[in-house]
Amino acid sequence: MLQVKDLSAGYGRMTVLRDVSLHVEPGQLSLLLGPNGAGKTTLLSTMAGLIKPQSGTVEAENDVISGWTPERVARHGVRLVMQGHRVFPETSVEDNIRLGQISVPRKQRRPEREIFDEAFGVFDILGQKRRQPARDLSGGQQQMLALVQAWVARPKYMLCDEPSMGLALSLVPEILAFLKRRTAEGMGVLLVEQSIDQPLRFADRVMVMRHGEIGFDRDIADVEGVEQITQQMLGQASAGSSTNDVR
Ligand SMILES: Nc1ncnc2c1ncn2[C@@H]1O[C@H](COP(=O)(O)OP(=O)(O)OP(=O)(O)O)[C@@H](O)[C@H]1O
Repeated sequence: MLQVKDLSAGYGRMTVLRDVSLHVEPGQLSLLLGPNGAGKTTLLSTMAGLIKPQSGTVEAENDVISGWTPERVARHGVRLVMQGHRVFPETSVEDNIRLGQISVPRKQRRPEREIFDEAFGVFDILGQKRRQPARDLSGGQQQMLALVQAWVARPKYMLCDEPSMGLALSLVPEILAFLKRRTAEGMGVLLVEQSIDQPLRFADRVMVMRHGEIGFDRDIADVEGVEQITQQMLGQASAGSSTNDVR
């Protein structure tokens, strides 16, 4: 299990996250929602080792990983997919996928053919453009590439920061379904999103962050509906607010 315990973190003297605790279970898609500036990206960055916590810990499979370098965190099986599909634009699609295994010790790397077959089997369009530089891909295709790049390293956990941002609405289910399939294989996914409707359909657990704090954390079975989450996002929470069916 990936666990965040009483985590406070920020930038310099500024504290953004205040005593955040949450967990991500293997085989589950945990959805973290929250308005702009709530601290979602700061949380993922801290979990991935890019920001040192002011206090509290992040643990993966009972190892305290907070304080580790981002490379060590990645080697330990926790991979961050940053906002804005951060692929290498001048590098070919194939080479971007190859680079996904860079954090994997040489002896444990899988054959290239296997990772290409896997990647192109999932996102056919990447196979069609395998020799083109990543900058030639559309935003949605670059997002697919960024996800595949992280996935080929076979992480235990993926932290995904708004993968649907800026994508055509029609592409969003494809991206979400990709993540959901990974959870069926046993991976734990922490998915940050700002929109509610589509991601909620894929979630096993839902958390809402506001002002650096998690104010709502429930199993999907205990979520009443979109309206309830919307109110949490807006800070207008009241018990028993909606009967919308999520599924
Ligand atoms: N590099 C930085 N230096 C200083 N302050 C920052 C930095 N990055 C973010 N912040 C501040 O930290 C707070 C939380 O930002 P963060 O990006 O974590 O929120 P978010 O929930 O991910 O929002 P968004 O969805 O807009 O990315 C905001 O007040 C933001 O201005």
